[in-house]
Amino acid sequence: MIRRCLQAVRRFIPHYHALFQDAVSQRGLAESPELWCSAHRSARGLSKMSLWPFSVSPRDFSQPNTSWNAEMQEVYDHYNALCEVKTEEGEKKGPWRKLPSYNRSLKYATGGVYLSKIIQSKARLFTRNIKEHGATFEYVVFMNKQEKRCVCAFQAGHLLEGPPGHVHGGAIATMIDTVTGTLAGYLAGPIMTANLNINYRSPIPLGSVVVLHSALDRTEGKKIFVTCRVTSTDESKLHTEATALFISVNMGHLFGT
Ligand SMILES: CCCCCCCCCCCC(=O)SCCNC(=O)CCNC(=O)[C@H](O)C(C)(C)COP(=O)(O)OP(=O)(O)OC[C@H]1O[C@@H](n2cnc3c(N)ncnc32)[C@H](O)[C@@H]1OP(=O)(O)O
Repeated sequence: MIRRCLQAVRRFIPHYHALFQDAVSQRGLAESPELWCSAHRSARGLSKMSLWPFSVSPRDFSQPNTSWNAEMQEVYDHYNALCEVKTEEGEKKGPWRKLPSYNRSLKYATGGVYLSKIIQSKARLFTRNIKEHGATFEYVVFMNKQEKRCVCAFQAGHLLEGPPGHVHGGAIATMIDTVTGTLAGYLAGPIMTANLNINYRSPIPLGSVVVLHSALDRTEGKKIFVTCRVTSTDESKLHTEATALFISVNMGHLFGT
């Protein structure tokens, strides 16, 4: 029955696969941080989505799943509790906000004239492109806009091996770029990484949980300077330190126009 419906949809709605992806991305964008709001407005063709008859919930990759170990869950529970604060009047918003995380940022960001339609439709966010829970980057970001900082609980999966039994330096750099970039984008709108400076202090065991603490250092015109420390969950061990420079860009830069 369901298959027949899908076949009918395929027949009557051309490019249904692309539309399906659009529906997923559209919902994701609507719930994404302010970072992408201006992009949302600028993106071409989003009005097409009102034609889509079904509601589709995108997967929020930053929700707890069965691959998370107790330590990962503990950090999540700690910051999640700070998102809702209980007062005498009842519950109110706390200083922290958990950011949802989807596997596509902007459906219509073509990245220039060179990308084929196939690449555009298949493109996925690097850190969220594996369906198997726990295999690569399991992470969740909590943002504190008031204090201009965020924390990220990161559980490094078995496919991220570099030195035997430890996390690849490139995977650590990816997480640092992601977390510092998320903070810069949240505070300043569309940005691109101009410089990442990383000091690896102690290796991160594969499968372990670490916390990335990122904070705004300063802004100078369109330059946004951000710091990042990667530590054990109790902060007793320093694994990595980094500084990052982001540049505010207009949407044309991201869209390759
Ligand atoms: C929902 C899903 C969410 C998902 C959320 C996930 C978030 C992930 C975020 C990941 C972000 C990325 O990885 S982005 C991908 C990696 N990055 C890139 O590919 C960027 C490639 N580079 C560029 O496109 C460009 O060079 C830019 C945009 C960075 C800068 O170009 P521009 O805009 O023309 O800037 P420009 O005028 O040259 O310079 C402006 C000022 O910055 C300084 N400046 C520029 N570059 C540098 C530099 N490398 N190091 C030092 N300083 C620099 C200049 O000296 C100048 O200073 P002064 O004279 O004003 O003092």
